Amino acid sequence: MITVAGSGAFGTALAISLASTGTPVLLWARDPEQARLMQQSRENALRLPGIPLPDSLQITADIGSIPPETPVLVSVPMQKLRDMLIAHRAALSGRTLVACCKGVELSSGLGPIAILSDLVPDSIPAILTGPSFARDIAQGLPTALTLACAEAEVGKSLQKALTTPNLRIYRTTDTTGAELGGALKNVIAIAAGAVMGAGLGESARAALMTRGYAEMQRMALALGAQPETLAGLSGFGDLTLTCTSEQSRNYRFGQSLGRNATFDPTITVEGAATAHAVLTRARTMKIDMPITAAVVALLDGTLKLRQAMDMLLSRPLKEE
Ligand SMILES: NC(=O)C1=CN([C@@H]2O[C@H](COP(=O)(O)OP(=O)(O)OC[C@H]3O[C@@H](n4cnc5c(N)ncnc54)[C@H](O)[C@@H]3O)[C@@H](O)[C@H]2O)C=CC1
Ligand SMILES: O=C(CO)COP(=O)(O)O
Repeated sequence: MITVAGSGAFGTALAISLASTGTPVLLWARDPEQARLMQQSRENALRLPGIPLPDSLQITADIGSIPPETPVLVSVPMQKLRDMLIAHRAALSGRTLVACCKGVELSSGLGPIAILSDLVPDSIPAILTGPSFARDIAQGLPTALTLACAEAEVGKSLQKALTTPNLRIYRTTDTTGAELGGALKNVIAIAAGAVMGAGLGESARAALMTRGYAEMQRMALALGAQPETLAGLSGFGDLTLTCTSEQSRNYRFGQSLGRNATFDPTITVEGAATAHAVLTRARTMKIDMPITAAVVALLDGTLKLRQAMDMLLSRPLKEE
């Protein structure tokens, strides 16, 4: 039995994919009414309308019903992870917990692995990340993800348990690289969306993605990540997907900034809070992150897009 805790788009998609092979999967939703509706209609009409839930997928709003010692995929937005773990620590303790979120916590500057370790110290923390849209996974389209766990044997068994015919899992022990790749690419995706929204062109976006990748590497390597992880699915792979697709909420949010348009505040946009958290960390560590700084200035309204671009373009000339 595998449990997914959190019934948003990504949690539901993972649960559907895993259950599509006949594996028993339990999906926990915090809202009993949503759980009841999903169980009754056999669909998550809120987040993944039109995609049926396989028979071996059961829904519950009772987190206490998760069988002991089985792994749990924790799929809530980054800025909600702490509250969720505090509220349900007892039910989640003593097992492998796989974070399925991308970001850095604003209040602490920590990523999901550190938060899992702090709040549920008797768990084995892991992270599942990489280029994948929830709807693609739920529809059974081919997808590849990175599973990172510092305990190599646990990582191997998770890799086996989470692989399905359409979901290919690569593994690493570099949790720092995996979580930072997923977090930082969302900030660059906001910038890429803003450039495209403002009509600055695909050449500008390619430049931004490349320099954004350099910036991601500077921060991640300084924090101990391995360069191969950044060059893999969770870094370069996810950067490419998120900066080039309107399926991405971070990208669409960036487009709306570039167009000076409004954006639905209820939509999860991980890169916004993460940009602030990363910039604070970068300043403390004296790491140059001009694109992240430009995104923060855009978000705070201290610069308009054209001014942010001028700021990036007028930096001192240097070697690549
Ligand atoms: N949607 C996608 O295509 C993908 C999302 N992700 C990541 O997955 C994470 C979750 O994103 P989505 O599922 O898309 O978000 P979502 O906005 O679709 O759903 C968030 C879910 O979290 C639940 N939630 C919020 N606070 C909670 C709390 N305190 N306790 C319990 N549940 C709580 C909400 O009820 C909702 O069901 C994000 O970090 C995102 O970056 C990763 C890959 C793909
Ligand atoms: O992480 C994702 C793709 O890998 C999903 O991106 P968004 O959160 O921007 O929709």
